[in-house]
Amino acid sequence: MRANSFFVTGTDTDAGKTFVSTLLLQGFQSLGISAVGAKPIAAGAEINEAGQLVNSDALLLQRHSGIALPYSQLNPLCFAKACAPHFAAAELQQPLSEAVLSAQRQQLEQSGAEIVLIEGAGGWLLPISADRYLADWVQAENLPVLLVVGVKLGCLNHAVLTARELTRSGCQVIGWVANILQPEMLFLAQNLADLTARLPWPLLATVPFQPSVSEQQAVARTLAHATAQQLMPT
Ligand SMILES: Nc1ncnc2c1ncn2[C@@H]1O[C@H](COP(=O)(O)OP(=O)(O)OP(=O)(O)O)[C@@H](O)[C@H]1O
Ligand SMILES: C[C@H](N)[C@H](N)CCCCCC(=O)O
Ligand SMILES: [Mg+2]
Repeated sequence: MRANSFFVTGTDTDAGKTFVSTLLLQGFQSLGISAVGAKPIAAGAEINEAGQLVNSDALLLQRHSGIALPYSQLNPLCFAKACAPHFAAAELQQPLSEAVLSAQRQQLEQSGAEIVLIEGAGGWLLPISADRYLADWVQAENLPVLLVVGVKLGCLNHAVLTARELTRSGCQVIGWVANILQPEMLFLAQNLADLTARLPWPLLATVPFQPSVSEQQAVARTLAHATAQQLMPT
């Protein structure tokens, strides 16, 4: 069996891609769907007890995956410095190779999982070289995309810019998630309505700020159900 993969992008770094991805993985598990989460390119990492460079996003995705896989399969390109990853890669003369990304995807799709969640880094137009973006690889791979909007002041501009570029890419967009980062934001309900009117894809779920356990469980199931329906239509 070959898994269905999809790519999680966000309106910016810290939009909540990992937060939403771990909810999605929990939701898949509660629906009885085996899923793995991967972070192909990670910048910002520490040496663990085994002497291995590890990134906290990749570790969270590993912990919430339904299939246990070695760290290097989930995060082949890992850099210590918390920066735009192509700078860290250039400093070490280790290119962010699209061939490595494609090989990782293939391997994960043959891991026995039904769904492979691939988290990006930063926003949609993350540079991976002088003239390529991670978005170009996603487009070349024909990966469906899920957009996480970090709902805070400034998100309208970030979301619409991202949407325009996603549309231009021709990528299939599964939908978007409203991830509330500033619950005290003025006109929060109006911002959500405005995003809903401007984004041409379905709102799959709204993730509250610091959701309670029961809120997490509910949103995880809703999100996972909607995503699985798009990826594995019956
Ligand atoms: N709904 C939320 N409620 C409370 N905290 C949140 C929420 N969403 C995200 N956060 C927190 O905000 C921070 C940034 O979120 P997260 O790490 O998921 O962003 P990201 O988009 O994955 O960033 P990166 O580009 O580094 O991968 C984290 O500390 C996370 O726990
Ligand atoms: C280090 C950080 N947490 C992310 N993983 C990488 C963010 C890269 C942003 C690049 C940019 O768009 O300027
Ligand atoms: Mg992340």
